[in-house]
Amino acid sequence: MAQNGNFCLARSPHSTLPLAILGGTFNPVHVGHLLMAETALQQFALEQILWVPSYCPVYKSAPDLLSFEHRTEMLRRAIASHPQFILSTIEQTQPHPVYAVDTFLALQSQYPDCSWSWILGLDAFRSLPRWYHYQELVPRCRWLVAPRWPQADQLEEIAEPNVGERSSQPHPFSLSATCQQVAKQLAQASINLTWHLLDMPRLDISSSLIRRYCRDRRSIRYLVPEPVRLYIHEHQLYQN
Ligand SMILES: Nc1ncnc2c1ncn2[C@@H]1O[C@H](COP(=O)(O)OP(=O)(O)OP(=O)(O)O)[C@@H](O)[C@H]1O
Ligand SMILES: O=C(O)c1ccc[n+]([C@@H]2O[C@H](COP(=O)([O-])O)[C@@H](O)[C@H]2O)c1
Repeated sequence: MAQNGNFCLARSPHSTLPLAILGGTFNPVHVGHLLMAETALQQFALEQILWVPSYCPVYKSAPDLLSFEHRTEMLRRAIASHPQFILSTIEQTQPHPVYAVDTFLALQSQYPDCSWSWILGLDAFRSLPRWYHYQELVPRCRWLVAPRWPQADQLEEIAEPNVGERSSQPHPFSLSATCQQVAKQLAQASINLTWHLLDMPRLDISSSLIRRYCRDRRSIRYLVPEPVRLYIHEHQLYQN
């Protein structure tokens, strides 16, 4: 296990190209996603980030899941101005159901001679020991974890009295202790996990929140990139 908060880790001239995957449902993409990608890019001197929208997420049920086309189009517009952000629609062409390990192996053959990181939020990281064939995936990537407040129903599970980074809250918890628990769980299965915390503020923003604001006819300006807000408005998305 490794952890540090260094910025721009030096790259030797002989090292492989450092790429990262940021997978998600992106229903819709929001500024939390963009901040985690930008932080990872800078903190770990990544060459590019591949944004990989899930075609049909089997592990996530959202009654208001938009079509792949809508979610991908919003993502395309959100990252268009960033030269190091690349959209990959690879999951559209893979046999179903698509799991992260399949996506990773497909991308690895598409981009040979690269070193790989996977960017994800703390909630997704905590579920890593339950991912399909995680034994094959975990050791092949470096895991870059964006801090995120746990959902109310998860607080009891991970609360650590006396460790509080948010001590005024009823269930304080430590980000790094939570990550270490995941590493420990995987170590028990003899799986080596390399993880780092992203050095960014926690943004209490989620796609569910954006969808709720749209349903409630509240403004989503500054919560999503402007082209995404305009696209949602133009197509009257998430209204019901
Ligand atoms: N505000 C955030 N802070 C840190 N990580 C985030 C944040 N929002 C999303 N992520 C992470 O980005 C990845 C893709 O997330 P996803 O597209 O499912 O968005 P979401 O906001 O979690 O969606 P939903 O609210 O519908 O569950 C996941 O690893 C998730 O943990
Ligand atoms: O492969 C799995 O079993 C698996 C289970 C849960 C999540 N994932 C991956 O986690 C990423 C974020 O997923 P989500 O549900 O937060 O949108 C996405 O790239 C998924 O492929 C993968």
